[in-house]
Amino acid sequence: MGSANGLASMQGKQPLFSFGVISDVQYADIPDGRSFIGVPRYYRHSLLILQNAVQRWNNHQKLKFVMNFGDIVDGFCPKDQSLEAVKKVVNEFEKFNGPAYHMIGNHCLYNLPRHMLLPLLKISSVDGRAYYDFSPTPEYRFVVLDGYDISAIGWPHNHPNTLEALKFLGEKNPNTEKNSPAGLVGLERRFLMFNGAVGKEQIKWLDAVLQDATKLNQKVVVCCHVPLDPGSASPEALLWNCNEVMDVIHRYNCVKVCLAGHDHQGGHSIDTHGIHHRVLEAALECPPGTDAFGHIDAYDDRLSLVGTGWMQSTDMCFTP
Ligand SMILES: Nc1ccn([C@@H]2O[C@H](COP(=O)(O)OP(=O)(O)OC[C@H](O)CO)[C@@H](O)[C@H]2O)c(=O)n1
Repeated sequence: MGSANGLASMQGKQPLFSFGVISDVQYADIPDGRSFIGVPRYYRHSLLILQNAVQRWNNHQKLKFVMNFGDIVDGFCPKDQSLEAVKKVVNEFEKFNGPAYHMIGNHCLYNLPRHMLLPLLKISSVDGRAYYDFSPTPEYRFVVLDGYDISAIGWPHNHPNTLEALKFLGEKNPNTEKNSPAGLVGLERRFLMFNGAVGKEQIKWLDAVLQDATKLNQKVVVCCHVPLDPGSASPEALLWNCNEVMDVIHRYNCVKVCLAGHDHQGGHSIDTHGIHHRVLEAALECPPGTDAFGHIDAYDDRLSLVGTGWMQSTDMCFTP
């Protein structure tokens, strides 16, 4: 269980700003079930967790924004209920007294195509791409990556990104069922249909944002539904081209923390360049009466995650 007593709060220093976090709500108005590997999933209860989170975030009174790490509605949601279910979850986020930033996950895309999903999540996009950045204070920049840019889900069947993803999966995963990692070894096990990649244009954009952030002396927090570091998540949960994305990130010193969802049990690692990777515990798999959400206090030299329930508190210290 998480503790509210992070190192930073014990030292009594005021954060530069704070923000709320939650991941993998995967709401559906269906009875409880299990994941493919048998972990219990509480599809209705997860909405109650979000409601608790919003209440706690509002009571805190000093949160500048909240971040949803994707998968707001589960793939088992009956498809004639997808739109209403997405609206219902978005409506809960809108009860927060401030902006909510969303990112897309595989389960979002099982429910709605991008052209319907992105306006509901208020992700402005001219061509269906879902990556963006924002700067909550002059010292910090948040980069939200679209981990399903190259993906076999969410784009129209004949879209170049779908075709590129299918070709890639065909080359990397010999199984007929492309969600199955059978026979794949080690990090190859990430080549599954429920993952995706950051495309070439997005890589160029990321490079330009990091260059600009470096010029402005900003600390960068990279957010993506799909984890980027093998130390923080199981191989089956990683972004297809996590190594390519990390190569770009490692060219700069500005990225301090990468945050993700998708791998429901959560995780934390510090990579070879001292960057923290924190994968957030899923709301969906919290048994009734328990929670998983939190808020992060941002300081000059650390992010301090104050977790509630199954979300572990984590101090992520770095060189300013
Ligand atoms: N070995 C597997 C695992 C999953 N599937 C099928 O793939 C779809 C998505 O799986 P799901 O567990 O629901 O995906 P999440 O995004 O909730 O979780 C991601 C993982 O935790 C990352 O490790 C679903 O249709 C499964 O049945 C599969 O066929 N084979």
